[in-house]
Amino acid sequence: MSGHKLNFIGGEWVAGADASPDINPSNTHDMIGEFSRASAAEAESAIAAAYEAFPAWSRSTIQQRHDILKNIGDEIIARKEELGRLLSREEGKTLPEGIGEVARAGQIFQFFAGECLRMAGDKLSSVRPNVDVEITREPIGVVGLITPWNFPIAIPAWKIAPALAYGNCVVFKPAELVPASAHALAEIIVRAGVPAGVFNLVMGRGSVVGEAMLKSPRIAAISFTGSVATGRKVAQACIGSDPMKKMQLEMGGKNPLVVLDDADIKIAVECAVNGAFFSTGQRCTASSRLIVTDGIHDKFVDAVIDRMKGLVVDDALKPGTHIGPVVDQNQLDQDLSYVRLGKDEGATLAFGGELLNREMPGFYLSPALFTDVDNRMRIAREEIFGPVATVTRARDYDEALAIANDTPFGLSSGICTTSLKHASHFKRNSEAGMVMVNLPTAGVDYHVPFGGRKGSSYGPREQGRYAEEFYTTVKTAYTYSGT
Ligand SMILES: NC(=O)C1=CN([C@@H]2O[C@H](COP(=O)(O)OP(=O)(O)OC[C@H]3O[C@@H](n4cnc5c(N)ncnc54)[C@H](OP(=O)(O)O)[C@@H]3O)[C@@H](O)[C@H]2O)C=CC1
Ligand SMILES: O=C(O)CCC(=O)C(=O)O
Repeated sequence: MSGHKLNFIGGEWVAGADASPDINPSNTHDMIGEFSRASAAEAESAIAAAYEAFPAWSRSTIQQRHDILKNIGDEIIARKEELGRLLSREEGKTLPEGIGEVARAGQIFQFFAGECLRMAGDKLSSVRPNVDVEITREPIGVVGLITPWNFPIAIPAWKIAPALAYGNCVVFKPAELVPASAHALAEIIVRAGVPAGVFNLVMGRGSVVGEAMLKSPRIAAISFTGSVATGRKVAQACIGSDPMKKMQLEMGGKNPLVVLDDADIKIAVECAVNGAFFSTGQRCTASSRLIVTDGIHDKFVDAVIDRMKGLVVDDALKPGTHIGPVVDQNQLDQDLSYVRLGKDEGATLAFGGELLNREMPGFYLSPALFTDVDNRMRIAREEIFGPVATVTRARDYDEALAIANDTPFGLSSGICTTSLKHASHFKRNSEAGMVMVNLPTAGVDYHVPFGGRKGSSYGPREQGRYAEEFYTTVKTAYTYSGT
C-alpha cells in the first residue's frame, strides 16, 4: 500500500485498513491514485478525536476561525486551475465546470469566514419585571458530513465551512468514487492551521465508515447529500440513536422546466440543454422534465435536438468537450436501463441515449431526449441522474404547472416565459425549494439558501446565512437583575 494517500485523524495522517484505486471515467486506463479506506475502528478514533477537540474549538475566537477559513478559501481559489483539473479527471465533468466548481468552493470558505464575524443574537425584554432575555447560538458538537460524488469539492465545502465557522468539530466522509478532491481539500484545511482533532478526513465505504458515524453517540448531527434510499437509512439511524441526532438530508430531484408559448425560444433552449445535460446530467438540480405548451412544443423540440447534435461528448479534460463521461459503470448501467425503460413505456426516444466510443475507454453516453412522455411514466417520476431528459406536452400554463408539481420531489423548478403574470404565479405556486425564471434549474449561487421540499430534502437549509440553523443550537438565557 506504499504511496497511497492517507486519512487525517486526530491531527495525524494515518493509513487505513486498506486502499482503493481512483479511476478516471474519461479513460479507465488512467489511475489517479490509491486512497486509504478506513475501518469502522478508524472512523471511531476520528470521532473520539473530534469529541476531545470540541470544548477548546467551541471557545476559539471568531478571529481565529475567520482567519483559518479565509486562508482555506484563498488557497483554493489560487489553485483553482490545478484542483479543477484533478476534479474533472476523477469525476468526469468538463474542465471549465471543474474549475468553476473549485472556485465556488473557495468562495464558500471566504463567505463563511465573514459569517464568523457576523454571528449575532437577540436581547429582549422579559414579560416579567427586571428580567432580561438573551438568545444566543452555540455550536452543536461533532458533526458527521457524508457527501456524494457529483460535486466532489463544492458540497464538502458547503458543509465543512459552516460547521467550522460556527465552532463545531468535523468528521468528513467523502464518496468513495472521488477521494482525490476530498484529500486535496483536507490538505488545504490542515495547512490553514486547524487544531488537531477539529477536522478529520475518513475516506472509505459508506457501509463501513458512514455506518460507524451513524451509530456513534458522540456525533451530534449528520449532514448528508446523496440518494433517497441512503437518505432514508441515515434518517432512521439518526432517530434511532441515543441521543437522537440532528439531521439535514439533501436527496434527489426530478426538476421541471416549464416552457410557455410566449418564451424566448433561444433562452428556453439554452436553459433546457444546460439544465438537463451539462455536468452529464449528474446534478440533483438537473432539468430532467421539460414541460412544454402546445403552441411552442414542436418548434422547441426541433431546436433542442439541433442544439444536442452540436454537443461534443468526449474526454472531460479535452478542450472543446461540452459533456464529459458518466461517472462510472454502475451509473452508466442505471442510465441505460432508464433509456430502455422509456422505450418500453411507450415514450419516443427522439435523440441520443447511445454508448459512444472515444479515443480512450470511458463511460460515454450521448445525451438522450424522450418526447411523448406521460408524467405517470417511471422515466418522468424517478431520478435517473444522467444525461436523460423527458418532454411532456401541456395544453396551457395551468396544466403545465399542475404537471410540474405532480412529483414526489421538490428541489428546484423553472419557467421560461416573457409573461410577468405567469412568472409571478409560478414563483408563488411551484412546490419547490428553488424557483428559476428564464434560467436553468441547475447552477445556484453560493451565498443563498439551497434545499427543497417533499422527498428532496429534510431539515434546515444549507448554504448562505441560513446554514446557521443546522450548525448551531439556540440558547435562551433569563437574567433577573433585582428590583
Ligand atoms: N442528490 C444528489 O446530489 C445525489 C443523488 N445521487 C443518487 O444516488 C444514486 C446512487 O449514487 P450513490 O453514490 O450510490 O449514492 P449514495 O446515497 O449511496 O451515496 C452518498 C454518500 O452516502 C454514503 N453512504 C452509502 N451508504 C451509506 C450508509 N449505509 N450509511 C452512511 N453513508 C452511506 C456514500 O458512501 P460511498 O459512496 O463511499 O459508499 C456516499 O458518501 C445516483 O444514481 C443518484 O440517483 C447520488 C449522488 C448525489
Ligand atoms: O445546481 C447546482 O449548482 C448544485 C447542484 C447540487 O448541489 C447537486 O446536484 O447535488
